[in-house]
Amino acid sequence: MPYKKFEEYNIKVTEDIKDKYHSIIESIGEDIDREGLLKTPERASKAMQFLTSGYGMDAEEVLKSALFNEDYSEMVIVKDIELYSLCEHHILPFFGKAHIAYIPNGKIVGLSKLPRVVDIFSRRLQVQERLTDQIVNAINNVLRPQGVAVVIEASHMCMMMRGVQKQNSVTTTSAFRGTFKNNETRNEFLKLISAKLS
Ligand SMILES: Nc1nc2c(ncn2[C@@H]2O[C@H](COP(=O)(O)OP(=O)(O)OP(=O)(O)O)[C@@H](O)[C@H]2O)c(=O)[nH]1
Ligand SMILES: [Zn+2]
Repeated sequence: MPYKKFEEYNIKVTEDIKDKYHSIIESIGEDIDREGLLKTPERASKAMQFLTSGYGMDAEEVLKSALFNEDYSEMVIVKDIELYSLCEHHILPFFGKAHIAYIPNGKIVGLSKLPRVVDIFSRRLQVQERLTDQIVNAINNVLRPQGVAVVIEASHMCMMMRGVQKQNSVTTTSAFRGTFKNNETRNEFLKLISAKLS
């Protein structure tokens, strides 16, 4: 999803968020008329709309737009998909990697659509657990594969910059459907995502 130009944002929403950032900047004791801050409410409004642009998008429609009939029935893995989301408790970023695998059942999906699904659900106010489930469910609903798995590893700014201030903790969440509930398949997936190609 490319960046929108300012004119492409809904004018009323942009103005509304801009006014609120204006108030926030004043409330923290900054000088809103200082040169460096003059356009900040507008920039922040656009940034916030981009970071939450997933609400306006339908992940299942995106997956349906690139489905192909194919007999391949081995594991397909797209790993190390970078991910940036906002925690719904503090509206601070959490970021990391998503790893997705599925075993087709007559249909494969265009590979780029998997990272697109990650973006659609990431660009919302989220918790990592729900994000993981939403990705796995969308793929499961549309592809009806033999199995699908999603693992997300992420660092949460709300635990790094504030709060407990732990810089190195990584949260891992996972969701498995179908044949990935079987130990052997799940272990193969986990082994492949942790393997380094050299
Ligand atoms: N389960 C889950 N918790 C999250 C996620 N992102 C942030 N949190 C947590 O949400 C919790 C909110 O707890 P509160 O006690 O209401 O908030 P707080 O007082 O700011 O808590 P501290 O961060 O401990 O200072 C915190 O423990 C955060 O670490 C997430 O994706 N999943
Ligand atoms: Zn948080």
